[in-house]
Amino acid sequence: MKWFKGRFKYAFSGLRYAICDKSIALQMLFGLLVILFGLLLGFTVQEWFWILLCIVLVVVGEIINSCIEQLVDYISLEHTKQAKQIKDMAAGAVFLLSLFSAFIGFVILIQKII
Ligand SMILES: Nc1ncnc2c1ncn2[C@@H]1O[C@H](COP(=O)(O)OP(=O)(O)OP(=O)(O)O)[C@@H](O)[C@H]1O
Repeated sequence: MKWFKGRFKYAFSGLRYAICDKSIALQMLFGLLVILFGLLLGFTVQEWFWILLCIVLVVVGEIINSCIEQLVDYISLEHTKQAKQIKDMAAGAVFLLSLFSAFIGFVILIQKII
């Protein structure tokens, strides 16, 4: 039980660090706005599933991206081609998740408006 509580403590501590990162906080804020929008428009269970999946994917992607950036900087602040590739690839992954989420959001919104 102590071990179990410890895991949660570290996880919440990690989420507190994440909220302090402006890119992650922005994605979380955007996710909250989408949730508010969903409450106003009255999403179906299926629509909520897709919307919440997209929000979680983008926020988790942004957290992993931030961890990779910090890890690279922790190893060395020196500007290298390798460090650039690692950071750019991580940013590319978040971009793909954001594109996917924007597409899902667009499809759901269009359905609601028409
Ligand atoms: N050590 C480095 N060597 C080479 N290029 C780097 C290095 N650090 C950053 N860059 C380049 O600058 C870009 C931005 O890196 P940075 O770490 O500032 O992330 P960021 O996108 O500004 O993140 P955030 O806004 O979340 O802090 C990287 O994608 C990369 O192209």
